[in-house]
Amino acid sequence: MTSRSMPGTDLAATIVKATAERAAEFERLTGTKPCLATVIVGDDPASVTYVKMKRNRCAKAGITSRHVPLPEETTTEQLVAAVRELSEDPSVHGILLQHPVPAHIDERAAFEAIAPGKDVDGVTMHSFAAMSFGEPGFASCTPGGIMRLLEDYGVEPSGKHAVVIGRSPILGKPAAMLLLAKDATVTVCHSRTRDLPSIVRTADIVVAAVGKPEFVKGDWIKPGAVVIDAGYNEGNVGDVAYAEALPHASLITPVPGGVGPTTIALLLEQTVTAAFAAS
Ligand SMILES: Nc1nc2c(c(=O)[nH]1)N[C@@H](CN(C=O)c1ccc(C(=O)N[C@@H](CCC(=O)O)C(=O)O)cc1)CN2
Repeated sequence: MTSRSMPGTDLAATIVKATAERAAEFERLTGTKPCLATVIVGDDPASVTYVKMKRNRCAKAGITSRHVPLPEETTTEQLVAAVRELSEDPSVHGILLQHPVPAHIDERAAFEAIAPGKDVDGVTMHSFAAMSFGEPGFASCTPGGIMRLLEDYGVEPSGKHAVVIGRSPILGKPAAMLLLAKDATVTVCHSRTRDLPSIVRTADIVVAAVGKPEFVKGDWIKPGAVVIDAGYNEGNVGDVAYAEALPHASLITPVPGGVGPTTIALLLEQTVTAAFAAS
């Protein structure tokens, strides 16, 4: 069996290039650039870095970003009001609220203040329902990027057993729904799952979205399985012990350079789609 690394960098570059062309076309037609509002609460260093990366990529693709940094002590009510204001502002086409927000804030309430047409990060219940029913809508960016990666590498989820490890609202759950919409048989595992290694050993497709460095061990991987590492732990370490898993997998995403770049590419793509839909 041949094992192959499955980088997302080329796919991301292709998506960003096409997105930049569509952004230029939008500007030609309307006289304005597509605009993404980036909201961050507090100064968590990883979040600050991710938002900077998103804003830099926006600038390179001809998308304006309007940055809304809010202090750590922001209340749920204040955050909801700020997001609502952006939802009602016709010059803003997409809204990104960086996760996580500080623990005292009701993150769900804040996400739900994003108008469905501006939910380019795919975090609202509306977007989740669309993903679940296979209807058009904005995908959660990491799961949406994972589906594009599978397609790009010719992996057909239909009839396969996909095991998603993690059930977070912006990663594990939507990834499970998108795989289900493609007719995979999906098992969602989490912290209370018993004998996780045995379940993972039955997977044709593994999506690791646990948030624990190198949590998934090489001998959990069925020979020939496709392994998607959606982890973004400190120091650019994924959720899968890559070197151990590589010989068992047919395809495996690296960290960095796997799922991360496609996450940001999708955010840009969906922002331009939202801008056209609003015009
Ligand atoms: N509102 C959201 N919050 C968060 C999301 C999200 O999709 N929406 N995802 C994660 C983190 N994240 C984006 O926010 C993210 C993490 C990592 C990368 C990435 O490209 N990483 C690079 C390596 C980093 C580097 O080069 O310094 C890689 O994997 O190659 C993109 C996005 C949490 N919050």
